[in-house]
Amino acid sequence: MSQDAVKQMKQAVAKAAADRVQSGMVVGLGTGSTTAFVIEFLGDRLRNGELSNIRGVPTSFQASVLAKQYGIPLVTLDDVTKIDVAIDGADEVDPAKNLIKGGGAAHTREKIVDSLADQFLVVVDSSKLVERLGSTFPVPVEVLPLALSPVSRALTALGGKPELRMGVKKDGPVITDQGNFVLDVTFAEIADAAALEKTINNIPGVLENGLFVNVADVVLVGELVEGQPRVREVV
Ligand SMILES: O=C[C@H](O)[C@H](O)[C@H](O)COP(=O)(O)O
Repeated sequence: MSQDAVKQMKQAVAKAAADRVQSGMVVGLGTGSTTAFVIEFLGDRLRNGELSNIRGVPTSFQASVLAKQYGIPLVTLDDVTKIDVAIDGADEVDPAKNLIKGGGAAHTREKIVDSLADQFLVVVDSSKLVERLGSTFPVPVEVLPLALSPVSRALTALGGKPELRMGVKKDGPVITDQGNFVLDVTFAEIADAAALEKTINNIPGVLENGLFVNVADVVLVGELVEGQPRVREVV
């Protein structure tokens, strides 16, 4: 599929999600290329007066920068007791709306914000839909640097193949917004994603992993039908 086709799907689903936000809402702002469009469309709606008084809770440095660029006032988790809706992307979505996230190394903060929201709305293009989690994307695991070796061994003992994520345009490993490393862990098969999510998080030195089981409420999918962008909801 061409880059332009994927962009059209991402923009269509991002617009549909941004259109669901109402004035006065506290909105969790996800990370990635799809949510970048969501933030842009929210900014458009604020600017043209369709929307007012929203506040954003960013899930990453990227989300903060974009929100400031598009005029969305930001708050922290210390400032609000309620997030009305969180809008975030995903790297894989299974038929039960379970996810793998963290392709942008933001899954730790994303899981905090997305889990707190009254509604967690996922925005993906159709290439992200899979029958089984782990079939196209490894499980990202954020790890404290000092625990890299023992955590790698523990993940290998679980049947995974951990690989330290390396930077692009940077020598050395990717460093998360929290100052940690990311291991991308490939599993031959993930039979029980809920159990694996908990087991990985139980390894000392692991901050969070990218399996999001039973967190998503709504999944919107952007797709191209006969060349035209369309959005549907996973039911
Ligand atoms: O860490 C990054 C996030 O989990 C993203 O939401 C995920 O990687 C999807 O990003 P994109 O919309 O760019 O495919």
